[in-house]
Amino acid sequence: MANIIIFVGTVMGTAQGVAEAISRQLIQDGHTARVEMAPRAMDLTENKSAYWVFCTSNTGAGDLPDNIQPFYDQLTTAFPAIAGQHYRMVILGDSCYPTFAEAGHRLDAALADIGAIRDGEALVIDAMNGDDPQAQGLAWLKTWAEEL
Ligand SMILES: Cc1cc2nc3c(=O)[nH]c(=O)nc-3n(C[C@H](O)[C@H](O)[C@H](O)COP(=O)(O)O)c2cc1C
Repeated sequence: MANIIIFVGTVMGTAQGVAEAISRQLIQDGHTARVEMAPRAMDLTENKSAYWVFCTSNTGAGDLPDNIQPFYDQLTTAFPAIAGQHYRMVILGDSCYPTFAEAGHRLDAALADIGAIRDGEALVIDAMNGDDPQAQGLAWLKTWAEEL
């Protein structure tokens, strides 16, 4: 059984809802899981044995939410030693914005720049398509949960 930490970036709580739905399902499946609403680079270096999931929305014009921006700043200035660590990525956005999902992709790129390895494609949840974000997150989880 695995230990999963889901790092959240959110303004209005949608990404938090997706993260909590995924966390609940993982716990139901027998794993240990928790949602981190105030991510810090230290959470990564201190939890290298955990499996990491990032779940962030976009705000402004392709910006990260305020609660995860300091984490991004730490990644890109302090370069925590996380090379070779695996993670998965969920990005919530809205394709009516020209900056669709850009901040999430920027966070993904920052992790890759310091050597972390994304497993699979990022799940991009588009508010425009109207499907329930939590249901989309849970369907995505099903595609890889058995690998844990
Ligand atoms: C003020 C505002 C700005 C936004 N800017 C973007 C953006 O630049 N790119 C994007 O893909 N989505 C953008 N969105 C859409 C949100 O990312 C999307 O609705 C998401 O589901 C919100 O998740 P949250 O409740 O976790 O913050 C914006 C939404 C708001 C309200």
